[in-house]
Amino acid sequence: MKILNAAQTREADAYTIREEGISSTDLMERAAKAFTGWFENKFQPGAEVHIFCGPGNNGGDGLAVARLLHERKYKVQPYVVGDTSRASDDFKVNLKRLPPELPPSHVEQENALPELKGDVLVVDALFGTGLNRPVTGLYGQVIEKLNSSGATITAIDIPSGLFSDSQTPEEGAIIRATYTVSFELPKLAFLLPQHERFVGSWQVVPIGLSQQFIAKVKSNFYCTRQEAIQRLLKPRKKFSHKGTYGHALLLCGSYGKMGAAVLASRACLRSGTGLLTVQVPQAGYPILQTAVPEAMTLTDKNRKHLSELPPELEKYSVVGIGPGIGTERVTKTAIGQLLATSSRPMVLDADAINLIAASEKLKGQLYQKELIFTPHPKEFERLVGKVKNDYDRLQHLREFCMEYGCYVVLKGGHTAIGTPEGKVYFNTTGNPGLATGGTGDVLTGIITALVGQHYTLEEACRLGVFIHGLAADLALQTVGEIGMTASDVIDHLPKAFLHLSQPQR
Ligand SMILES: NC(=O)C1=CN([C@@H]2O[C@H](COP(=O)(O)OP(=O)(O)OC[C@H]3O[C@@H](n4cnc5c(N)ncnc54)[C@H](O)[C@@H]3O)[C@@H](O)[C@H]2O)[C@@H](O)CC1
Ligand SMILES: [K+]
Repeated sequence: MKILNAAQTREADAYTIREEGISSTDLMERAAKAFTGWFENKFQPGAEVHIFCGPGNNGGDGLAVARLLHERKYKVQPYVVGDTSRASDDFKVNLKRLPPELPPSHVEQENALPELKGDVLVVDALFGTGLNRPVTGLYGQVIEKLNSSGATITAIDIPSGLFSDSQTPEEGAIIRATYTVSFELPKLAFLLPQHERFVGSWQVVPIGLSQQFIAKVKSNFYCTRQEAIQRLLKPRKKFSHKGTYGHALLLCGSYGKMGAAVLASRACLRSGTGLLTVQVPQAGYPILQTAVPEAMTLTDKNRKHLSELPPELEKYSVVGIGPGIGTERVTKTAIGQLLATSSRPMVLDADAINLIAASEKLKGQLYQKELIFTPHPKEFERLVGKVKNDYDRLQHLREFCMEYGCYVVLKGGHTAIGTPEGKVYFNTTGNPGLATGGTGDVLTGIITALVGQHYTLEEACRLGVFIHGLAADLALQTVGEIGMTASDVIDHLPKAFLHLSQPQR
């Protein structure tokens, strides 16, 4: 699913209106109906709903929603905030359409606002994608008052005051919504962790915007949907054998962190690798052989740390390196040798990233290779330097991928996958249960297995991240978020693959 910026969203609205030969008021009515449909599923009729409308089309939506919810027996109170003498045409049309028994309250100063109780519902229709400056003055005061009321706030399209595709200036007030119901496509702002407290839980409702326009318009940002992932999944062939599905090599573990090697190995095997060889320091030999009998185990000459590469590196289809390896000098040397000698695609995680980040020499060896990095935000900052905010992080992500021609899987609530073309794919599966040690090792194992099975690097990243999150979502149903461990995620990988390979209703 493509993510459009505010200007492109306006163009999509205008294109749809032209193409379908409808009026903009008709499109607004569709949007209001879509929102109302969502609202009815969430909240019972009879509830007290206070709807705050600004001067633009977002306010117009709010007025249309007020009328529709009133028809559906909610106790509605619309408010028109500020000077609306220059309000948009569709706002004015919908103001006139309010039935006589539903007169709006005019809020021209802050003290004209009623005291709202915490148990009422608020609909925020002050500003949408037409916001062009930070919200201050009366609108800012209204936003602050709504935020401190304790009421459940549902934002129409986007929380008022939040810029949809760029950093919101600090001085601007922003609605803190419990729910945000957006039209057709998500906004970039929803996918960034810094906005969680404003956006709350977000959903998208379709309003029939032109798919032709959306397909044509250029964007660097995408949200991954299940249908797209299902199309990537390759079924197994009847006459295939273990050689068909790649021979993965994992270089993982150190003394005290052999669990990382076990987790990555088990995840790799549960993600369909044909063969798996794991190289661990000597101390890990009995652990690996016992915990993961399906894997072949090689041992390093060093007892505690990785210090050398296995012979015949080229016989492996992919190399995954990093989980639990530590940052010893000998390990750094081995990574340098790997980058210098292997022509195979590589998945680099954890301390492999930290070692590379700390060495200009290793960084210089990254060019002209097939590489996937899987950092969490702190590891990413070690690679690219301190970032100012989430937009800045995205910009660094794109620049790093374009510079080195690599993929970066930047882990988070909506994991962002950067590509060498400067595109970013946001993932849509997963839950906070994943915020526990070892789940990153699992992801490395999954992506390594997929690259070995001849998925392109981009496919392996997108499918890998999606399936990792999906396994966690399936685990959620039995173990919940708090009790979830990395092993639970591995245990649910088969179900997740099964789920993806079955046609969805
Ligand atoms: N264009 C269309 O056909 C549709 C638009 N829709 C709704 O329309 C919204 C976009 O509407 P608009 O483009 O009219 O924009 P908004 O409703 O977001 O508001 C724009 C108005 O607010 C003023 N404004 C902007 N920032 C301000 C600030 N910080 N303080 C005070 N005033 C400020 C602008 O000067 C303008 O008058 C969408 O978010 C969506 O809710 C939907 O009805 C779907 C169809
Ligand atoms: K809004």
